[in-house]
Amino acid sequence: MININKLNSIGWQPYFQQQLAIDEWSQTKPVRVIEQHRSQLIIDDTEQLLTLPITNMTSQCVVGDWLLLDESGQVLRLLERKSVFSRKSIGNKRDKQYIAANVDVAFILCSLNDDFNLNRIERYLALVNEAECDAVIVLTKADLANDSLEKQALVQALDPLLSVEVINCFDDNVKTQLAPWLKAQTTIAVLGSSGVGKSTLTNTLLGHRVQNTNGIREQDSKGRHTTTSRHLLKLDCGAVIIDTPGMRELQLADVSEGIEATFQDIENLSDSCKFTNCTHTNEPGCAVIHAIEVGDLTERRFLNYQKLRRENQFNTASLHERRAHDKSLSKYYKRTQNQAVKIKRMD
Ligand SMILES: Nc1nc2c(ncn2[C@@H]2O[C@H](COP(=O)(O)OP(=O)(O)OP(=O)(O)O)[C@@H](O)[C@H]2O)c(=O)[nH]1
Ligand SMILES: [Zn+2]
Repeated sequence: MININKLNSIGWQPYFQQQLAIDEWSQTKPVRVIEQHRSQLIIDDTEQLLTLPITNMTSQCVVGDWLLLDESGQVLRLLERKSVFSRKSIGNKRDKQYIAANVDVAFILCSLNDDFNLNRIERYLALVNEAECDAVIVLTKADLANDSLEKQALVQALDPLLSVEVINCFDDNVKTQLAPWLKAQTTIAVLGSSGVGKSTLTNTLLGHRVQNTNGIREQDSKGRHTTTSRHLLKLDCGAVIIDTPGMRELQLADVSEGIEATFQDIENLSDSCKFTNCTHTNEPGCAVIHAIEVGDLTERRFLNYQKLRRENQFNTASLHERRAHDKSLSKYYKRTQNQAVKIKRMD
């Protein structure tokens, strides 16, 4: 029988529970993917951590996913996701790469030193808004900066409703500061470029406990973690946290709604332009150009909006092209297979 309290401790929610039929409640076991490696998944069944080989059924799984297992431990299905983060695969691959699933709150980390970058924050926001998760901008390394408040104000100016926190990742006070989001059954993802303090923050939230993945490391065939792994860790407050590895490159794809939500101010201004197809370059009566001229909108934000839109359009088109190509290829295979069967029958 499923122990609901134990399931809750790894982020179970009514959204997943309602996907189970009554008899499944007694005959199956929901498990959560807590790490992914090249050939296997590490899952938490609330009692212990287990490994599952990656098969066709689980090839699209990502950390945070819920799987339903039968009594013999076979995968029955992947439960419908509440949210998922994905990006375009690195390099020339026309593919989507999942980052994490079933996230409720995303901490978007950006450091207050030389790496401070509003464009990058907007890029991450597009991803998080597309998944319809709550976003918290967490500005790290406050102890190394003497202009934290100015930078916090710059981020807040992106959106007056945005939550923006300034922290030192080593400081124990972060637990109190971030407490409003660290609720039981909540899954938090920690996102941000390499070196911004994701692991340091995670460790502070964990209370400097050694991350409880050592047992698994020994089972890893190479005896070490691959850099592609992502971890899901339980906090004392009942929230679970996903520490993603630093992303050198976050190419957006399939996030048009996320971009619209992130740049709602520009979208609204566009509605007031004199021409409905205004390109906001030199048209008379352009509300966007006017807003930049009077200082209501920064040119930086407008240029980044255009850049992210172009990038998203390009990558989304190439994903669709690939999907269409795969579809027509599979149709071709099916057709030739059917013909082969027919020819066989005629023999
Ligand atoms: N002074 C100071 N140093 C910090 C803070 N947060 C992180 N660091 C340091 O910054 C470096 C990078 O921190 P990590 O926590 O490893 O960064 P990360 O985001 O996990 O990096 P990746 O694992 O590459 O994705 C380490 O040397 C940390 O000690 C902070 O708030 N203040
Ligand atoms: Zn315009």
